[in-house]
Amino acid sequence: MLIVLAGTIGAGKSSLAKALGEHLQTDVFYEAVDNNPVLDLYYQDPKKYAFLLQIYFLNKRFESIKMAYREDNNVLDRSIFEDELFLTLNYKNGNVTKTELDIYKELLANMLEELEGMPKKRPDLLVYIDVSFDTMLSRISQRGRSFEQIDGQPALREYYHQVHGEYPDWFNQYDVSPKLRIDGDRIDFVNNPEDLNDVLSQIDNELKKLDLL
Ligand SMILES: Nc1ncnc2c1ncn2[C@@H]1O[C@H](COP(=O)(O)OP(=O)(O)OP(=O)(O)O)[C@@H](O)[C@H]1O
Ligand SMILES: Nc1nc(=O)c2ncn([C@H]3C[C@H](O)[C@@H](CO)O3)c2[nH]1
Repeated sequence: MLIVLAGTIGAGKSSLAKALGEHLQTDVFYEAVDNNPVLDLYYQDPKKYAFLLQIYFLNKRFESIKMAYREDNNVLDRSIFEDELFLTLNYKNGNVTKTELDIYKELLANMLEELEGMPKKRPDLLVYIDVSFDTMLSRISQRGRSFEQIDGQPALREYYHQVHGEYPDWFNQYDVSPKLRIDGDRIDFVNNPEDLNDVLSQIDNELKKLDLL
């Protein structure tokens, strides 16, 4: 089966993807963050680097998807279906032009069309980790990537607020595959083994309902 994780920045996607991969004995495809040559530049100067970052992520995401969709069992850390959310926000904030927006959308549509020709066409399940804005901020701070920290940067805090605010509607309208919402505020699947078992059971139950386990 192919499971994709979704959720705002710092929601816990990578952490849950790792645990889920171990639980289901599958490979995990992580988001391209560690060797990303554009991400820190984007946080320093979103106007200059927004379009390049969107293209970078889209390309890396598509690369992972192509590999993951060829295998039977995989977990993907963040879905390609969230990329447009970031793009649209960048457009609203004046960081990408209308021409860039249109070119990107066309490219994304082309790529999604390619997926229709692959052995597996879409995820079997999307797992959305829902967290409050306060939790999002505290997780970003706890993880400590320097360029993501908001100290003395009200504009970055506002950007996070916007990203967080877009997710509920995004999740409601998502209809590409079955979907499951996890309460990432209440459930500490990182530090509490009982909570982790609780999340894994919720996902197992969903997979059983879908005849995938
Ligand atoms: N449910 C949870 N309970 C407690 N801590 C958590 C939980 N989920 C994640 N964390 C912690 O929050 C931080 C961010 O988690 P993680 O990197 O998994 O988020 P992410 O959704 O992959 O973020 P990004 O979108 O930036 O890639 C990490 O320090 C992680 O240990
Ligand atoms: N602008 C922008 N567009 C994307 O498509 C996108 N995907 C991820 N990210 C940022 C969020 C985290 O800082 C970090 C890890 O998720 O990368 C993105 N940022």
